[in-house]
Amino acid sequence: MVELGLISLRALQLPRLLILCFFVILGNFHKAEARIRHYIWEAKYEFRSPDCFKKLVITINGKTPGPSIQAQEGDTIIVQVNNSLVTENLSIHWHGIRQIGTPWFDGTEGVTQCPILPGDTFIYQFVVDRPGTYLYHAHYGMQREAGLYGMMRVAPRDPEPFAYDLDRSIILNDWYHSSTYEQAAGLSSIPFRWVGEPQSLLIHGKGIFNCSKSPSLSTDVCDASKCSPFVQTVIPGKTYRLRIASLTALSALSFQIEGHNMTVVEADGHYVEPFVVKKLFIYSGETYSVTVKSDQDPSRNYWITSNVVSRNRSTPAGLGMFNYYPNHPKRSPPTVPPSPPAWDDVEPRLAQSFSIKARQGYIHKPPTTSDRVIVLLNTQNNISEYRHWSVNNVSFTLPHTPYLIALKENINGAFDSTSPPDGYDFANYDIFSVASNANATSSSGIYRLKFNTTVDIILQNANTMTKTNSETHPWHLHGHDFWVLGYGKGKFDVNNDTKKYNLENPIMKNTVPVHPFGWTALRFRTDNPGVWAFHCHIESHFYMGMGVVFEEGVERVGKLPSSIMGCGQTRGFHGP
Ligand SMILES: O=C1O[C@H]([C@@H](O)CO)C(O)=C1O
Repeated sequence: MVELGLISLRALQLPRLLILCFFVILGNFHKAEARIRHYIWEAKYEFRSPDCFKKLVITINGKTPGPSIQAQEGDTIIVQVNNSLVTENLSIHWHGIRQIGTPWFDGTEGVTQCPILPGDTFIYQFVVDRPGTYLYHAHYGMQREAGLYGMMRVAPRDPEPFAYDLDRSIILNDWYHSSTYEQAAGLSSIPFRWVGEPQSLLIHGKGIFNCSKSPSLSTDVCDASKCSPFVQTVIPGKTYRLRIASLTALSALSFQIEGHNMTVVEADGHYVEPFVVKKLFIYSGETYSVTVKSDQDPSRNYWITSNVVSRNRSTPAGLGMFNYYPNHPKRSPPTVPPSPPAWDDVEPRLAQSFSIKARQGYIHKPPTTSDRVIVLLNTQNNISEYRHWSVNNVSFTLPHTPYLIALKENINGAFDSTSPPDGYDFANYDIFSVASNANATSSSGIYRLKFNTTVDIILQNANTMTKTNSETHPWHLHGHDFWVLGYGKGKFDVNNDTKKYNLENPIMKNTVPVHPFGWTALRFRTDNPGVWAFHCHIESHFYMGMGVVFEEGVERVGKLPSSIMGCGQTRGFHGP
């Protein structure tokens, strides 16, 4: 057809301009169709100084944060990953993408695929079926912390329900100067060596570590001229959509732009009934869109800050510049950076959690009842003198043969066959005290969920092994969005707390915090055949066992690609 059209146009000898117009129209017509977006990425270690301190980081095509993926709802994303890490395995998780029909490309090493070996190439291919703000990051060991992460923006086919002039992305992170290897080895040592608080906070890959405070470091290692704060330049009078995401290793954060309100409009790819904040609390694995008007005094710049909350912070604030054009981007604001919220005040954080509701006109109603309730008690434990985190007293360990392959191909003995329990000893366990017996067991057992049913998860927080201490844990579910039915303080009460569930307009998310000494209730449908991780997004906590795995409808999963195989009992396995 196109060729015929071309011939006839030529035959008519229409001017070139007309032919060009024809192709522009044709091009626009094609834009409405789903597209295939192809990326070729090389992951490798390079020396970088994101906060002035030089260390080895993992870059993608020379960048950390890596390149942004920008697509439209319904597009197919193909990413060819070349692992040039030389001595290290790799896998990349597409955080928030449900992988409907492609559970093998979720990128979770040990769950959905074997690792990508050094020198190997792996091709991920999946559909971005929903608009919104998503992330990608390494999902092998504690590799995410080395800097392999980036953003995915998926534009909708329909107009957005809010207006803005410009769209910008900001990924927040915390940053350690020790390597992921040192950290991982410390966590699995006797005596236990905790990773400690991060050395700095990064705003979209930029932070400032004060080299003069560590005079023993040579200028080759720490050089104040090698880093600069993040700058967001804005044109006065415009409305900006800022996509703010957190991929911290440990820290819960409070984010603010001095003198500016932020209207929250999206969370984890779902439209939110708009609400205004001065400080946005954000936990690792969450994404938000806020709209901000550049309507303040345009003759100066303003501070952008991120601060640690929920831990007794020793990490200095992350500082950036909200730069009103045409002021110089490096001109410091005439003010001191705004003060952070009290680190140990849970109330404003709980209040924000309660404020998030699905936007009118975009409400997906949850089923009113569930078929199964699983309560997950979050505890810190000892197992043979090693420090762990557990749920229901079981600390999770990854098997060598990925679950998806083991289950789909009926490979026996690949993981522990006993499922972890659906609850804990409600009557006797005191969540407000250090456990009298902090011993736990470790297991690679998983939850087998009946396909096409409704499951409730109650995350129950508790005291850690330190007196009067309970931490915030952001839990992330792969392959699904869940409804957030409620949050509460203290011990979840099955008889009364369920009555307070929001069944009218709950937000759907893929990552949610359980607040200190509190509980969070979630509901989801087991409608995505596959094997899916659900875990604390704090890198060291998942490494120490704070996670579970759900299987649903694995018999409905299509033929597995051989590219995900090659490890454990899948070695040399080419399928039936
Ligand atoms: O796993 C952890 O260990 C430390 C602390 O409990 C012991 O040093 C901490 O804050 C964690 O989150």
